[in-house]
Amino acid sequence: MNITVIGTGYVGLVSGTCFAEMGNKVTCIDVDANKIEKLKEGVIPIFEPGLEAMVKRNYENKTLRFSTNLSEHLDKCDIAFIAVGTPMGDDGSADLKYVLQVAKEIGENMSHPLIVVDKSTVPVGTADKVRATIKEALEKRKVDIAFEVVSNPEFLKEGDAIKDFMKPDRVVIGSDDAETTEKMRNLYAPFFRSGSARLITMDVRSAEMTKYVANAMLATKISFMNEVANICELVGADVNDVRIGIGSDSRIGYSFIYPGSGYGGSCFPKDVKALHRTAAEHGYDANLVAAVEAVNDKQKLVIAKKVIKRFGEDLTGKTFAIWGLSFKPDTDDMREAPAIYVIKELIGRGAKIKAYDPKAMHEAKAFYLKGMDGITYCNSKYEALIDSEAMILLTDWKEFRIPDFEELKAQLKQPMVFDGRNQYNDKMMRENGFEYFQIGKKSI
Ligand SMILES: NC(=O)C1=CN([C@@H]2O[C@H](COP(=O)(O)OP(=O)(O)OC[C@H]3O[C@@H](n4cnc5c(N)ncnc54)[C@H](O)[C@@H]3O)[C@@H](O)[C@H]2O)C=CC1
Ligand SMILES: O=C(O)[C@H]1O[C@H](OP(=O)(O)OP(=O)(O)OC[C@H]2O[C@@H](n3ccc(=O)[nH]c3=O)[C@H](O)[C@@H]2O)[C@H](O)[C@@H](O)[C@@H]1O
Repeated sequence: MNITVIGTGYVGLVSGTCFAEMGNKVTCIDVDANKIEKLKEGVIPIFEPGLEAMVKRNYENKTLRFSTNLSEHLDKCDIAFIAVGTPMGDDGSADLKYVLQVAKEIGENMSHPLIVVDKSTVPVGTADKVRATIKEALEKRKVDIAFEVVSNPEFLKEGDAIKDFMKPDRVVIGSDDAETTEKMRNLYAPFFRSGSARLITMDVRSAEMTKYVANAMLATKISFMNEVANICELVGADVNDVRIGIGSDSRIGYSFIYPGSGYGGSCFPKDVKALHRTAAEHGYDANLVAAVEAVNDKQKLVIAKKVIKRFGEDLTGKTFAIWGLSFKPDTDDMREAPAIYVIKELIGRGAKIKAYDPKAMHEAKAFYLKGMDGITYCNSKYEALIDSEAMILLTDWKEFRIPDFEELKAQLKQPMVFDGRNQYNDKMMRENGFEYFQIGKKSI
């Protein structure tokens, strides 16, 4: 099939590349000319394991192309995917300006019948708006061209994006037209050959809702466990044992119940807010959804509070080593990363920070902690420890899992670790002579 993907970010680039990998002819479009030029030179704007090689292979095979010119490529395609951002608006709702701009451009440029697929995460009712926008543009041109609007939300995770796309747990297709559903089924059929995944079809509104509910459910599991962790600490229980104790019940399961420094990223925070906002627009106060967000906001600072409790309110003259800046491992994405909040809190109290992250330091310098005084970026995790009071772990990168404890002791002013992702355990830290603070268990 000939496919155009509009928006070449995490989702657009990964989806486009994976569709190309299955033999489709794909053009990825973006308004960011610099990004498109770099992609043509083989420079991938994001860090995503496995993506670079796949992009290169398909670009060389000419199954994958990059362009800023939508009109030129719309002419040749059967399916156009919208994969632009839907950032959080001022009132917490999803801002649809990029999606509707693309819809307008599609209406202004399409020349033959088209399936328009919304892959961006959008609130219920957006497909209707996309349909109306395309129709309006066609009417202005005084042409009548048939088109269908499909909702096909994306469930990939950053860091696992290729695996998630190539071997999905499920693909959700929301369409009100049987023939269109069939075409979408054919497009995804190669991803289902192992038989483990499911292609689920439903109406458009239910598909739009499914995406928000999936993210809100996962965020709820995390906030629930973080709340449990804070209670465990007060009552003298160990949340790590409690996690295993409840996860073994197959009705609960082990995934997404790891306590830590709260969830970040580009999606959970904005999607939880947007679901709350959608409910409010329909006169419903979604208390549980609001609580998920409130618990997460507090959780991001739990580890900073432990540092303050140990060292006092005024941290002037103290330096702390931060291991991990990205919102989770295997990505350079720092959107809503707990590290931003912890670092600002500590620096606000006079501390200095020595930070190390395997991939996200350029993001921190360029955007999220840009121009902030008091941070030194280090070339290695051990360099960050030099003259620091303690190490604070905020992202569970694999390279942090089994550190050289002798090196930690040699470089830190005292053997002390604040573990914001519960990567270590009391026994391990006691044996190595560390003062150890974690989430959801009294410190040793
Ligand atoms: N990042 C993720 O892991 C996931 C994101 N999503 C959803 O997918 C959507 C896209 O997210 P990301 O890929 O992370 O966004 P992103 O911000 O990485 O990429 C969006 C791209 O769209 C481009 N763009 C904006 N307006 C355009 C236009 N008129 N024409 C062409 N290109 C345009 C931007 O220049 C940018 O490159 C969002 O709704 C997000 O919630 C869904 C699942 C996973
Ligand atoms: O809509 C999206 O954009 C995506 O959002 C999440 O993916 P992502 O944000 O990439 O990352 P996750 O692996 O879900 O982690 C999100 C956050 O939760 C935290 N987390 C995760 C799991 C856990 O048990 N505990 C926990 O604190 C992580 O550290 C991270 O900060 C979903 O997992 C994807 O299915 C979805 O497509």
